[in-house]
Amino acid sequence: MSPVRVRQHVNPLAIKYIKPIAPLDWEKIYAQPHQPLHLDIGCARGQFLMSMASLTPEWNFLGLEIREPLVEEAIAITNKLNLTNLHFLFCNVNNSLAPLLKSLLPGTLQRVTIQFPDPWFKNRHAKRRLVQPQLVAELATYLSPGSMVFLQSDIEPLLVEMSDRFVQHPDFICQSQDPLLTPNPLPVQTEREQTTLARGEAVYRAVFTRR
Ligand SMILES: C[S@@+](CC[C@H](N)C(=O)[O-])C[C@H]1O[C@@H](n2cnc3c(N)ncnc32)[C@H](O)[C@@H]1O
Repeated sequence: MSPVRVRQHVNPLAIKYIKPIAPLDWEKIYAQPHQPLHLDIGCARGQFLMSMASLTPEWNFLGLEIREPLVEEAIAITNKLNLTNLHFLFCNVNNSLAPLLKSLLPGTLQRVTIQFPDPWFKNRHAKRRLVQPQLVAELATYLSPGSMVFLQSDIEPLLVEMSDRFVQHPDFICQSQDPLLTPNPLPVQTEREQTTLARGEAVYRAVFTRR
């Protein structure tokens, strides 16, 4: 199957992305719905999650992505691979996260990754960025105590901005110091991480835990 071609970026503030997703029945989606859940926000083609789901069948994985053709493609591949601990949803995280998290089985959300999320590095596009204070507050409400949040970016000011929003929330403890020296705690690299590192460029990271 050749990869589906999609627009490079979409504007999350556009009217067509305003409608939040409807709640889902997790018992129908995952073979073991009570397993811990890892949420990957802005998952693109989902290859990171496909590898994670194969490596750790004792976790469930959910990828959220605003470019619908990528989600359709990722679901088709997941079905072919027979991965019953992995699912993808087309949504705009900035208006769908709260209803989605509310619908989860209580206590299951135990890890969140937000990796290279933003093409919006100009200041006039700051409102389009994914990690807004409201998103951090929604994650704080539904993450189980001790859960990990892992952030990565190839643009240092964007990593610092995302990280500061978690630092400013009283429910999160920062577990990392220098963004340039923080290793990736996970066993799989994302596509963007691989291409950035292959070009010899820096990756900036931060790790948080939920109190
Ligand atoms: C640069 S890609 C990185 C993909 C992947 N995480 C990686 O590291 O290879 C960022 C992804 O986040 C998605 N994204 C950006 N804003 C979003 C939003 N508000 N809701 C859902 N997905 C979003 C984009 O469509 C894009 O696929």
